[in-house]
Amino acid sequence: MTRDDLFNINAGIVKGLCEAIAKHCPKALVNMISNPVNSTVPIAAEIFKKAGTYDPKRLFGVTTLDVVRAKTFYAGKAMVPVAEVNVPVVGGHAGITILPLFSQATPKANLSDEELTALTKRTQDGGTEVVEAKAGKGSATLSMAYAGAIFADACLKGLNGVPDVIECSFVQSTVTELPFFASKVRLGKNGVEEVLGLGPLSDYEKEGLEKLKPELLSSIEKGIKFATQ
Ligand SMILES: NC(=O)c1ccc[n+]([C@@H]2O[C@H](COP(=O)([O-])OP(=O)(O)OC[C@H]3O[C@@H](n4cnc5c(N)ncnc54)[C@H](O)[C@@H]3O)[C@@H](O)[C@H]2O)c1
Ligand SMILES: O=C(O)C[C@H](O)C(=O)O
Repeated sequence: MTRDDLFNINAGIVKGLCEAIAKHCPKALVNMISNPVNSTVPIAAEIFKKAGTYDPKRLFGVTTLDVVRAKTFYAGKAMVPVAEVNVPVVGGHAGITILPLFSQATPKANLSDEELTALTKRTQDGGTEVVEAKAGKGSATLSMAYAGAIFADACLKGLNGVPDVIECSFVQSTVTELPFFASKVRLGKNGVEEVLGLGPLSDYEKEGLEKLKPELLSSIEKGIKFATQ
């Protein structure tokens, strides 16, 4: 089962939950974990628009697990402590739409193109690897809980006025021509304070970016169509 196979079940669940959020806690910061995130975030946006409560600063697709995976795999290859590693992951949360920017990874490591390609693929396939290993018994749970806690904590820090809280998230965006896109986001008292740009990309990452756009757009449009029909 892929994240897109989950659409038929989860689209309706997300719709119902978002209608309830709009009614009972319209000012909540919504951290959307349910898959396919590339579609469920646009669904949520449309449901909130219908209810007159949409605030793009308060709706987040949780892509932190992609960052956790990219950091972990990079640390292993670069032989550096994972706690010191930073890797932005942009795009979306499924297959090739997950684009780790290892050219911006810190600390710097001298990895070959082959190693970087393998790390990218491992990050993109990390969720599928777990889903297949669990053979119908669910998806990543502990690592998702960890990633969800990191992101929720970052949102709370932002709300509490802690400065310079930055995490990657799938949000309404003008970073590319796509209406939603994951990139680094500065979090603050209103949720999203600033959607940060991509920074300099390697040729391999530029190629990955162009490849992911049609797939990501089609998932976004699928979500919008479901919520507006
Ligand atoms: N964003 C990410 O990085 C990420 C990572 C892991 C899992 N996920 C997604 O998180 C979701 C949950 O995954 P899981 O492996 O924990 O699944 P799971 O099947 O173990 O758990 C789903 C839970 O949702 C409950 N549920 C079903 N219908 C509901 C409804 N209408 N209202 C409220 N609750 C309902 C079920 O009873 C069950 O407890 C999936 O969509 C999965 O793809 C996302
Ligand atoms: O891959 C999945 O379907 C589950 C989740 O999105 C994950 O990244 O582990």
